[in-house]
Amino acid sequence: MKVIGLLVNHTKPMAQDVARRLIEIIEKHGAAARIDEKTAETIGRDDICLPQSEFADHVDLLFVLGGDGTILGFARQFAKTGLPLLGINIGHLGFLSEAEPQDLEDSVKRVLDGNYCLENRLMLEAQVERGGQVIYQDLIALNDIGIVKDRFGTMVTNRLFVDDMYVDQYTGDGLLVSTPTGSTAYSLSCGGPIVSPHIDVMLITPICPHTLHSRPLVIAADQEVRVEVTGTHEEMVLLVDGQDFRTLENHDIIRVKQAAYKTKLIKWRDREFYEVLRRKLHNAP
Ligand SMILES: NC(=O)c1ccc[n+]([C@@H]2O[C@H](COP(=O)([O-])OP(=O)(O)OC[C@H]3O[C@@H](n4cnc5c(N)ncnc54)[C@H](O)[C@@H]3O)[C@@H](O)[C@H]2O)c1
Ligand SMILES: Nc1ncnc2c1ncn2[C@@H]1O[C@H](COP(=O)(O)OP(=O)(O)OP(=O)(O)O)[C@@H](O)[C@H]1O
Repeated sequence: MKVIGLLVNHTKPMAQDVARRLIEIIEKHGAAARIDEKTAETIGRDDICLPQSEFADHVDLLFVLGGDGTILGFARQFAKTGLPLLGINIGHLGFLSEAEPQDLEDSVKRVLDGNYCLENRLMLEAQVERGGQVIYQDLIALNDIGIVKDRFGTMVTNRLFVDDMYVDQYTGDGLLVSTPTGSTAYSLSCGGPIVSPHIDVMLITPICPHTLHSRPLVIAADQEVRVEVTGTHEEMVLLVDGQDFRTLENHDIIRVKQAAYKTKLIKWRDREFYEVLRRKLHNAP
């Protein structure tokens, strides 16, 4: 029997109702659901309650109830488990989600029939060195690692090396190292190219560079990015998917490479990325 773990963003007013309906449908089709303590208490289903830390050993796949931010958070939390993940959009844009709350019956049937494709999305792994010591490591991102100034109206200078070869120095709001998934997020706003999620590359995009010549770079996924950071105001941070952060100091060294694991996103049809682009980022049918 297939077991589906439900990952719920509790800040979404619709989340509990969608979870309740999903569980009914999953059980009607002869499969089982597992939910965290808070959801179990709210909807009165203690019998299927399981701590999220035990999902990896007891569920076959994950349904994520939220928007893009929720998917990013749970993708990082469950990165090492290799569990496939289906986004059910109860957020705003839902670029990374495949299902909508009005399609729950169809979505459950497809998943239980195995009628879907898996997209393996590259993730990044970053570490920070200070004075020759590694001070932060295992920082995993699905979208992007940002090395940015932390105060409106100041600048940061990033010296960029790829595989120990000096590339350039970027002064401005910062530098993003993005995955193909992240190419449609912050990097897009900074003039970066849209990268198909079906190729494994890393993207380096300057954020508001104060030069005439700085351009985004696409490098191979097996290369290592090294950034040396300085800021006259010394207020700089490393951002992980825009959600998690670490404070940086002058001369910190940030290394970014592809992570050892990937996020497996459930998609109904293979290679439908361009349709999602048109629909979600261009408002086109
Ligand atoms: N100026 C900008 O465009 C800007 C600034 C900061 C952060 N971001 C992005 O926001 C991401 C975090 O997302 P969040 O939802 O937690 O924050 P958030 O709620 O502030 O949302 C940012 C927006 O980006 C969208 N988004 C997130 N990931 C996406 C992706 N891979 N493709 C297309 N759209 C995407 C979200 O749906 C939302 O509309 C960061 O990884 C960063 O890339 C963008
Ligand atoms: N697992 C989680 N549990 C609780 N809150 C979360 C979780 N993941 C994200 N959040 C918070 O929920 C809020 C909104 O989440 P999310 O980004 O998924 O929705 P959205 O902004 O409505 O959708 P979208 O990003 O698709 O436009 C954010 O403040 C985010 O930090």
